[in-house]
Amino acid sequence: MDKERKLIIAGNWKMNKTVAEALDLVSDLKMELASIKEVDIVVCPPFTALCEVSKVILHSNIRLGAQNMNEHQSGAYTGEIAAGMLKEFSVRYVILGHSERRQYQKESDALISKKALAAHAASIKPIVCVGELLAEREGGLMEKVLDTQVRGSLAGLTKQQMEETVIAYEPVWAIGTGKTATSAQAQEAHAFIRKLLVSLYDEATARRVRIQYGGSVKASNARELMSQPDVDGALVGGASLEVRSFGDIIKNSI
Ligand SMILES: O=C(CO)COP(=O)(O)O
Repeated sequence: MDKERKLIIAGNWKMNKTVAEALDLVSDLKMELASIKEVDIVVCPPFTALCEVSKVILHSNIRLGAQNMNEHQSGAYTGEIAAGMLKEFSVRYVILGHSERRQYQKESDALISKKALAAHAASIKPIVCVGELLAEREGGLMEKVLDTQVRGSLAGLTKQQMEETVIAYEPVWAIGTGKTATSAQAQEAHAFIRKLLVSLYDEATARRVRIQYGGSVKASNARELMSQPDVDGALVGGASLEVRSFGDIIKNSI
């Protein structure tokens, strides 16, 4: 598929996989996907598996991502993990502001932007998640919600930092529900986000930012979603937990 931006497909393993299970999966993925050059492939295991997974994917085409980090560099923040600690395992990406964290940990746009700035300061690329609830979509508020989340979560990023940030559009009603957004719905939301980036930055910057779609992405719908001009990859939950389904999503996207 001829795309303006290089596709980035990331697996968000969420709170799944012991270290042993993570090693099995990533070893299989490494073999299965060894020849893929057209897509940036990222796996985001839980913190506990980062160290071991990082050893297996060293010198491979798979990059490592974390699922969250704290906005501070160090200190009295019990239970938290700082960017510098992620760097020890060659973590290149970090998912920030996932809707599950917005919902259960009450993460705000202001907090997410602090985390994004801290990630960039450590040369880790943030994958910043945005997306509307079903009630918001049905109430005609999708654009308003995306506008607020994009402005708030990305506040303070320089142009260069913005270009190295990935945005994941994940409509909350499509996460883990089996209800994927249609490719037209995804394209509409992605185009809206890109237009907003033009107004916040400029045309050239907006054209360089990769916007992933997330929410029930499967091997069977990946190709159609990725064929949309403003869909530059996927953030995959459930289907990233097995080598066959994640591998097929990547292969079907090329
Ligand atoms: O939340 C998601 C990825 O971050 C999407 O999860 P599912 O692919 O399981 O719907």
